Amino acid sequence: MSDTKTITTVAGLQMSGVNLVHGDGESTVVALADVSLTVEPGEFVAVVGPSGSGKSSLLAVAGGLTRPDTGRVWVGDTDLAVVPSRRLTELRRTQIGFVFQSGNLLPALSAVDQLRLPLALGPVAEPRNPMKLLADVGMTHRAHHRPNKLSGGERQRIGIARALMTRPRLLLVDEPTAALDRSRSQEVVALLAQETHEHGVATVMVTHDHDVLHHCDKVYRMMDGRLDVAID
Ligand SMILES: Nc1ncnc2c1ncn2[C@@H]1O[C@H](COP(=O)(O)OP(=O)(O)OP(=O)(O)O)[C@@H](O)[C@H]1O
Repeated sequence: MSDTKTITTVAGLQMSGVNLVHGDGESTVVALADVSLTVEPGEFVAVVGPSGSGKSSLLAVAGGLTRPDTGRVWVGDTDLAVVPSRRLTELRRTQIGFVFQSGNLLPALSAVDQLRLPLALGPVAEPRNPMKLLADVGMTHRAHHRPNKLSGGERQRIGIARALMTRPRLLLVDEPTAALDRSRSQEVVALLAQETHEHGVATVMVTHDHDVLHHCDKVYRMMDGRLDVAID
């Protein structure tokens, strides 16, 4: 018997031959067509493409919110196609972070309490420290402010920090700069790049904003459900 160990590296996200069709009968739409994508830990990937090309569908499948019709999706070493639904819920809570267009913060909670929220929903192995993470995203001075006292860029920083509290393996980011001006957009995407690289997260960001793509390690383009490398 050989004593050579097989070393396998586990990607943050691996999608292979994924197909997804919406609707049925005559009104079907191909949202994802044979999509394969690997995002390594610490890699920041952008997906651009016209409206309706399948970008949101890609995030929904990667995040275990929508099951593909065919193809495989792994988050770390977990195969989303076979994982029981209870474990999938757990995986989404602890290993996948979601960042939405405008932060999606709860109006009644202060900034620091928004960060504590993921820890209140169930056990987390090695959570980040909320006050330290607030400092990392440059928001210590707003710790006790509610969302209505924060700017759009500040809300987005809190949304990013909240998504990182559980040290997710995969971060899925949907149009993070949609509500921001040019310079706030640069700051927010630079923050995503920094967190991705420093904490070894695999990050997928859907965006229409071509001015922020220089922060990304790889850019993919979606067109009619197909995914191609646009810029390496
Ligand atoms: N639940 C659904 N039922 C039927 N068709 C859908 C559904 N969700 C999306 N689609 C269709 O699937 C295709 C891909 O949609 P998707 O939302 O993934 O595109 P997108 O690139 O994210 O668009 P946008 O940039 O406008 O958000 C579109 O043609 C859309 O109309």
